[in-house]
Amino acid sequence: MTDASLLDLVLARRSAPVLREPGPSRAELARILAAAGTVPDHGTLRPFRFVVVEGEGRAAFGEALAQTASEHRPGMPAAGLDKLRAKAFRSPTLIALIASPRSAKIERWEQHATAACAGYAIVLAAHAVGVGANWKSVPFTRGAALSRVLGLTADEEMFGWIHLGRASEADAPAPREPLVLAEFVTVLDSSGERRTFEAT
Ligand SMILES: Cc1cc2nc3c(=O)[nH]c(=O)nc-3n(C[C@H](O)[C@H](O)[C@H](O)COP(=O)(O)O)c2cc1C
Repeated sequence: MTDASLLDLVLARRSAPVLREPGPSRAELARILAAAGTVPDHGTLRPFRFVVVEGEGRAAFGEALAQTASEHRPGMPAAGLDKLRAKAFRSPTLIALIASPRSAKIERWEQHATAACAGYAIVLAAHAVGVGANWKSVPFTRGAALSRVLGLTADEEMFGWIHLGRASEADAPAPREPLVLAEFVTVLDSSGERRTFEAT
């Protein structure tokens, strides 16, 4: 692969709003997950792990989302809980991303950043092998039921999950607006002032 085609893939990636059967094959899944092993990682701690959820496993995951939501917001209406259960069925396969800090010597935020990079690596690798992906989350990262199904330790948190499945061209969102660099990038000059970034 050339640099140009890699960058083209990165620049063209969009999340798939609709993901249908079939889910990725075992070989595709293995290739996609392997991408997580290449992310920037201070100390090479690999401070993440994944739980693949598919088939009827999705019911257990959806139920854990609903129970954990109830734990965080007691009295949540039944319709809201059903909506959470249904989230698990929005694709044939999903990968729960677990941030799993491994060392007290490396800052926790760095290990969390690596886990987040692993999520992006998975999303990007899926795109590269022609599998649609979409990273979703809930406003909590831990709880009793979630810990039970994902085996979370006291130190671990779920950083959402990545839906995987077949995306169709017809549902594809328009390309994202390119980043206006002048709005996001400045350059520190020798006098300690920050100046606008000029591309040319
Ligand atoms: C950690 C994380 C959690 C996310 N959770 C949600 C979510 O719960 N719901 C949602 O609509 N988008 C969520 N997103 C954003 C989508 O994955 C996606 O990036 C967004 O819809 C923009 O689409 P694009 O990736 O094609 O630009 C999340 C992204 C990240 C990184």
